[in-house]
This record gives sequence, C-alpha cells and structure tokens, in this order.
Amino acid sequence: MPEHKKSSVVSAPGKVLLAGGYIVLDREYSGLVFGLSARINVVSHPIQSTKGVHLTEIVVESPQFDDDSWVYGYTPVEGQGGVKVTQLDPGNKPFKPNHFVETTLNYVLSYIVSLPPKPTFTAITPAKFTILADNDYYSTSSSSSSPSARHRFRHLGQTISKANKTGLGSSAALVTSLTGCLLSHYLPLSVFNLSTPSGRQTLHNLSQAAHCAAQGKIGSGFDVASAVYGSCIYRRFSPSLLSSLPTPGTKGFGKAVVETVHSPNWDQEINKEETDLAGGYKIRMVDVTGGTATVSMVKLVNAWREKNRSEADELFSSVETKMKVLAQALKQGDEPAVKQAMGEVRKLMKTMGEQSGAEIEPDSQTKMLDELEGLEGVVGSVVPGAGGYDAAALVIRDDEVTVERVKKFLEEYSRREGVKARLLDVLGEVEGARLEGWDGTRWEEL
Ligand SMILES: Nc1ncnc2c1ncn2[C@@H]1O[C@H](COP(=O)(O)OP(=O)(O)OP(=O)(O)O)[C@@H](O)[C@H]1O
Ligand SMILES: C[C@@](O)(CCOP(=O)(O)O)CC(=O)O
Repeated sequence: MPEHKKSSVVSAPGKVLLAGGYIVLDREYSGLVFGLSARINVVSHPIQSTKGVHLTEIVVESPQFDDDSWVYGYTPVEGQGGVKVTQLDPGNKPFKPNHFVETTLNYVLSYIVSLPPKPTFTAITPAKFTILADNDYYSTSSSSSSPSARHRFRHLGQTISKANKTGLGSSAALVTSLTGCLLSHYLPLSVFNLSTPSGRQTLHNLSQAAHCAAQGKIGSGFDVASAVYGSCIYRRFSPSLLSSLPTPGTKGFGKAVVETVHSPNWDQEINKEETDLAGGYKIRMVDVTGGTATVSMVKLVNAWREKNRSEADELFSSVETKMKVLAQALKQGDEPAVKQAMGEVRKLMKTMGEQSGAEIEPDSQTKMLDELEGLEGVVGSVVPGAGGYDAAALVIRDDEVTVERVKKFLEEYSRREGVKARLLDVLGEVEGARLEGWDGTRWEEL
C-alpha cells in the first residue's frame, strides 16, 4: 500500500435518477438525480523504478474481483496526439480488456500531457491505481447482514463481467473517480484542484468525454454529473460538444481533448439549490437482482415519441412538472406532497412504458412497490432511471422501526413470490466527488 504523501485518493458517488428517466436525454427537459452513499474510490501509488530500469507502465487493479488487474504501456503520439496506452499481455493469465479503464487513461493522460503552455510527456510517471467499490454496486447471494458482507470492500469471488450490477452507476462513478485521481496524482494543485469550481468543471467535462467514448454513445450524462456534483436537478449538455473528437492515438487528439474540456460552450445546468432531503427521511434502494437493458428501452421510447409527438411531449412535460414538485417536497420534508408526487411520477412512467412497449415499470415491480407503499413509514416509491429490473427507490421515514419493517416485508415477499428482493445499505447522499483523506488503514481493508 502507498506512502500517503505520494498518494491521492478520490471517490465519487453512485446515482439514482428519482424522476426524469428518458426525458432527460432531451435538453428541453431536466431530471432529479440524487448521489448515493455507495462510492467508488481510486487510490494512486507511485511505482519506483529500480536503478537502470526504465519503466513506462501504468497498472490499474480492482482487487475485489477475480484476476482483475490491467497493465498498460504508454507512449506519446506525434502531432499533438497526446498519449496512447496499450494493454500488455499478462502472460500467465487470460487477457481481459477493461474498456472503461483504458478509455479513461487515453483521455486523461492525453489531457495532462497536452495542457498549455507546452506538451510535457514527462508529466506521466509509472503508477498503480487501485479501485475500491462499496458493496452495494453488486448483488450477491449472501444477505447484507452476513459477516463477509460487513467488510467495507467485499471480495466478490468472480470477474467483473460476471458480477450482477444493481444499477447504481458503477461505470460513471469509476470513470469520474479514476479521472479525478489521475488528475490529482499527476498535476500540481495550482493546475487541478478538485475542491474549486474550475477543478470540478474540468473533472465534469473530461469525465463526460471519457465516459461517452467508453460507452460508445452520448447519453444524457446525468450519472457523470451526479458523480461529480452529487444531487442536483440536471439539464444535459449539448451532444454536439463531443461529436467531433478524434480517436485516441491519432494526430491532434490531445490538443482536441484540451480544447473540448476548456470550451466555453458547455451548457449543462446543475441546480443544487433545489435538491436536498429534509431531516427525518431517507432514500433507500431495493435490489431485485435483475438489471435493465437501457439501450433497447431508450430505442423503444424514442420510436414511440417520433410517431406520437404531441402525446409524448405532453407526457414528458408532465413528468418534468411532477419532478420539480417532488424536488421541492423532498427539500421541505412535506410527506403528503412527496407521497403524491412520487405516485404521480410512477403513474406517468408506467404509462410511458405501456405506450412505448418498454418495460419501464414491469408488473412485478408494480406489485412489489404497491405493497411496499402500504407499509407504515414508507412514503413513496419509484422505478428510477430507465426503470425495468434495476434497484427500485423508496423514500422512507428515517427510523429503525421502518427499516426493520421494510426488511421483514422483503424477506416475506421474496419467499412468497420466489424472488430475491433486499434492502440495500446505500442511502441518498448530496455530496459529489471528493478528495479523501489518508487515514492509514482505511484503504487496506481487503
Ligand atoms: N469496480 C470496478 N472496477 C473496474 N471496472 C469497473 C468497476 N465497476 C465498473 N467497472 C467498469 O464499468 C463497466 C460497467 O459499466 P456499465 O455501463 O455496463 O454499468 P453501470 O454503469 O454500472 O450501469 P448502470 O448505470 O445501469 O448502473 C464494467 O464492465 C467495467 O468496465
Ligand atoms: C433512460 C435514461 O434517461 C436514464 C437511464 O438511467 P439508469 O442508467 O437506468 O439509471 C438514459 C440517460 O439519461 O442517459
């Protein structure tokens, strides 16, 4: 583990889009997203070269998963192309790429070496980056109260591709925390400081660029926005900002990344003032061990909207109106208003699903959420984001009795319906990406 003075630790939260799925893809509409207490942390460690050996290696490891570490060589690219990393064959193990990690390295290292006043390839030195994800990002067969589950960064006993995601936005939290850690590790505080508004803006723009490239599509970016800024009402950036970046490893890539990240044309809106959760309430998530194919659902909703423009636009506007009412009610702790607004958002999203053919609130989720809403202390529920079988979101009263009641209900419901529904430990949280302090053993728990 690293000597703390030479290490940086950056964490970024997961997300829950409480209201605004699909509509937030269009800049006309905004969505309400909360950050989550489940964070992905990235810890940097310099690698000392032994005398006479010239290393140009960057290692990224995710020790909670079987065999998941990736070794990259890095080389400068001529013609202001920045840096290109190439994954090195581990020899003794199967060769497994991690597209999100590799793309982030290409974008962030290229940005760092291409910063004005002049390109400095020597800014990059060999280093290792360790990814530590809070447990709630993945479903497991063990219950959350078992001893191994209490470990902060549990070993999952499988590879990343086999792990069952709960839908809390692991790739956005990973790309954002890795971007923040690379910037903090390689750049002096005078050039990149995560705690300043301009540092956050750089982190946001660069993480959006890397995440879109890794995903192979330009989504709304609400997940990266909340990983950087935490809870907010989010209006997306114009997709044209990222549509003409060259490919990593080609001439002009590094220069283009710097120009794009520093462009004055970024037009996302992050409204944090109207997003808060009053004391006495908590946002909790219920995992149903499913997962959702967001891309095909978005295609169905878009196709329906194309054909039924005025009906769809009316529905989209109603979702946005109710989203704003919900944000205000949550901030004020107005329980009846939260209940009503969540109920209305649910109904509208159910209708969007029925009209478009996308399973936004599948009937099995409807049944579970209706029953949950009947419990004392459960204020409201929604299928967040794209909906489907990702973890559902609840607003509940913040007391032990309610939590126990919900847990007991989910046990009984799982037995009765033959499903695995459980309350995740994760809570809604307002804060975004942050530099973590070094406190000795905290990052050595694995
Ligand atoms: N702990 C981790 N260590 C290394 N890579 C990770 C980790 N978590 C996520 N990733 C990367 O992110 C990818 C998962 O991204 P994907 O977009 O499929 O899921 P997601 O962002 O969690 O989805 P959702 O938004 O539905 O929660 C993994 O294949 C891997 O490349
Ligand atoms: C459908 C969409 O609006 C939300 C997807 O949310 P999630 O990944 O299911 O949390 C897509 C997007 O905003 O990029």
